[in-house]
Amino acid sequence: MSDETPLSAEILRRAPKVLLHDHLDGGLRPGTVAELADAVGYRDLPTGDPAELGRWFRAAADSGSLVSYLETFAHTCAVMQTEEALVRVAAEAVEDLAADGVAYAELRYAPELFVERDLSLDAVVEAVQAGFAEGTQRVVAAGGRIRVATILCAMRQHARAMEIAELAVRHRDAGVAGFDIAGPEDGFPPSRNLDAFEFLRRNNAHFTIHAGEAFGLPSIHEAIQFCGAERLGHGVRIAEDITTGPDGEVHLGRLASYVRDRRIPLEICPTSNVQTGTVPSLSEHPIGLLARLRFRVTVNTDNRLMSGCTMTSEFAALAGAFGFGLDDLRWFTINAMKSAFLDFDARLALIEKVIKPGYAALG
Ligand SMILES: O=c1[nH]cnc2c1ncn2[C@H]1C[C@H](O)[C@@H](CO)O1
Ligand SMILES: [Zn+2]
Repeated sequence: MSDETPLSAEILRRAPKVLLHDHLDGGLRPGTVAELADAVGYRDLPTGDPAELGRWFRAAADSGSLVSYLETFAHTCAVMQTEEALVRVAAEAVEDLAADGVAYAELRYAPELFVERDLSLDAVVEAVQAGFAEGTQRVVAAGGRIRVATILCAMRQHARAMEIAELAVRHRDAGVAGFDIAGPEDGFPPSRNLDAFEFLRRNNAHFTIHAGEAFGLPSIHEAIQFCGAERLGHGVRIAEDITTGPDGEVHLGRLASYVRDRRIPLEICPTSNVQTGTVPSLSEHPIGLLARLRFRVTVNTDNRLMSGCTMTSEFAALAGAFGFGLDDLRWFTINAMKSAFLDFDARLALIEKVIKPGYAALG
């Protein structure tokens, strides 16, 4: 799978990248968490030192379970309860992604987590959109380029999916490109939210579903066949429907075949999967198998703060573990761009005018 170009960190950083699965509340700069905590009087951070805080998030998220991994978000959400905080966090996320060589990103968050003080759901969305616009302007002013879109999540353990789906549709012309459900997967099947998914489909709206991370094939099956998900958040446990015989012959079960035949994008987040215990180690991650079988694989960060990663570091780690070369990384990137919740013309333009020339310039 590898080609001839040696993959230095700088080449990987410069390579145009597309990020479909990145949580806004999982990507704050540690220094920003500390400063915002001071500003809003939040006293429960484990430490106020940014470097230590960054290490703490990473270590606490290395928990082996999704539920424990998710506990760390209490700290980031606690400091994101004001308009100013949301604008700042959103603008910095855009700057950080652009600096990482991300050409197009879909950032997601759950508005319902930011209404503990006095913000309404609509005010949360407006603040984050203002932050994305500000961040994009700063990137352009500094000579860079990036395009971002928003995905609104509903939390599986709450019962607000319909409300959030309506919110997503209400703000679709202001940059909200889609919807997702996130949070604990085991015990909260996606079919609990059928009304929301029906509403979205009736409104020609895009949605992905976190599925096949902390729960296996039934969750993926429901997400696709009951709910109509266009993409799978993680989806990595589709590998449980693939068997390899003693002679190396690979057999796909009906669900795995369906996912591959329909080119359903898998938003794979390698480091996050190791931290939540979804896979035992990076080298044992099914991404190698899934890429070899030509599933529609995309590479993502999930939570840059908790996972201590960037798109560049995920690409580097995968290149090291699986021998992926620039051709493979370009393939992941084009897969992601094809799968974006963006109109067809815009996807095509980014592939032809940014991604392909960007990779050609590296070789
Ligand atoms: O990998 C994940 N699986 C399920 N839920 C997640 C994951 N990463 C972050 N979340 C949750 C925690 C955030 O507060 C929420 C919205 O971004 O989504
Ligand atoms: Zn996620």
